[in-house]
Amino acid sequence: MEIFDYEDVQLIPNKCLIESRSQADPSITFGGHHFKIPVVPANMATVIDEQLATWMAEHDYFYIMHRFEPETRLPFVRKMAKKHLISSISVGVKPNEKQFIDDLTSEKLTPDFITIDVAHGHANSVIEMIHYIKKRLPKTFVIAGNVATPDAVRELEDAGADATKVGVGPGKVCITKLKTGFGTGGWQLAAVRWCAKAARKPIIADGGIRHNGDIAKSIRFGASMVMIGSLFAGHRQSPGHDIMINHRHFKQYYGSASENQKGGRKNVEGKDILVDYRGEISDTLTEMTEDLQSSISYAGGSDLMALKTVDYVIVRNTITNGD
Ligand SMILES: NC(=O)C1=CN([C@@H]2O[C@H](COP(=O)(O)OP(=O)(O)OC[C@H]3O[C@@H](n4cnc5c(N)ncnc54)[C@H](OP(=O)(O)O)[C@@H]3O)[C@@H](O)[C@H]2O)C=CC1
Ligand SMILES: Nc1nc2c(ncn2[C@@H]2O[C@H](COP(=O)(O)O)[C@@H](O)[C@H]2O)c(=O)[nH]1
Repeated sequence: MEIFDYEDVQLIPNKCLIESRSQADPSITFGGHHFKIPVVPANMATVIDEQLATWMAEHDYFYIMHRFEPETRLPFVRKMAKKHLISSISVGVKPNEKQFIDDLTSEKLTPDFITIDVAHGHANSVIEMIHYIKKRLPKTFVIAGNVATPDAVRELEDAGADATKVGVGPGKVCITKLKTGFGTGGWQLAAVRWCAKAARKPIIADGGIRHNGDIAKSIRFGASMVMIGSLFAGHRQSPGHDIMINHRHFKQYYGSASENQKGGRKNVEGKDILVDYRGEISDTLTEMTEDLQSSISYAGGSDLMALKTVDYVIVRNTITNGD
């Protein structure tokens, strides 16, 4: 297998077929729903909250709510159903999560998307959870992760997952590689390609995106959707604390397995950082849309499909986490 990461790859332009970048269509159908771009903010407490999730649903962007305020999930799904907005939530694999699925079922609430969100997704606990959800909520689109190998993708797909999420350790606030020696940190894009070749259902590339162009690269190497944390954590709407240092504005961004999120030091695999304040999230989403339209034009097409077959070169750079 060839090993490379986002910073090692450049896509090669084809002749342009459109007259303006505005003619390029970066939208995607995922899980039976249509979204403006193939991008989803990470389901982390400093990246998404209910207010932002609602805004994203209202504006046809995909979102996944995090699972770290478990008691708010049922009322959230209820509220979104009442507003006829897409509901997309996360669960873990501990026993109380099965009770939560039962609570949804007994209220006849069917979330559009449920993401099983654990660090090591290639596990029987995840397979059991997929079975549990699919039996009770067969219409819900189930995303399972996170994984790093084709074997894991196939096993979760066989268990009934509708999509799998690829990326163990490439994240900006991730210390899994340092603490355990494992993961896809430094070769995340190659891992996406490796997994996508084996996949029969959509793949979400998760972690390691540092520039908007990395979204196009993810699509080129087989992702249908791209999950991003650090590039979304710095907005006015981001739930992390605002912090001023020497008149410079930052937002707090911490890992879901950080001491801060866990409230303790057991099995910590994430850290707490500050990211630059970036203003309105709508401006960033617009910029991502325009950059993707430009990528499509360089690919010589008019929609995301054009990106999937473009040629590329590998320009060897250092193996880091994309930093
Ligand atoms: N994408 C990534 O690279 C990573 C993401 N994370 C994020 O951090 C959050 C917390 O994750 P996680 O710790 O899984 O969640 P939980 O603490 O909810 O753990 C889920 C369950 O899986 C078990 N578990 C977790 N890791 C392992 C492992 N390596 N081997 C065996 N069992 C395991 C836990 O038991 P026990 O705790 O007793 O082991 C627990 O029962 C999630 O949001 C996850 O996405 C964390 C690390 C890496
Ligand atoms: N190893 C860890 N990975 C984590 C943790 N919290 C979140 N994550 C993963 O990172 C991505 C976001 O990556 P980014 O490069 O875009 O910032 C997120 O979706 C998770 O998969 C953690 O504590 N440890």
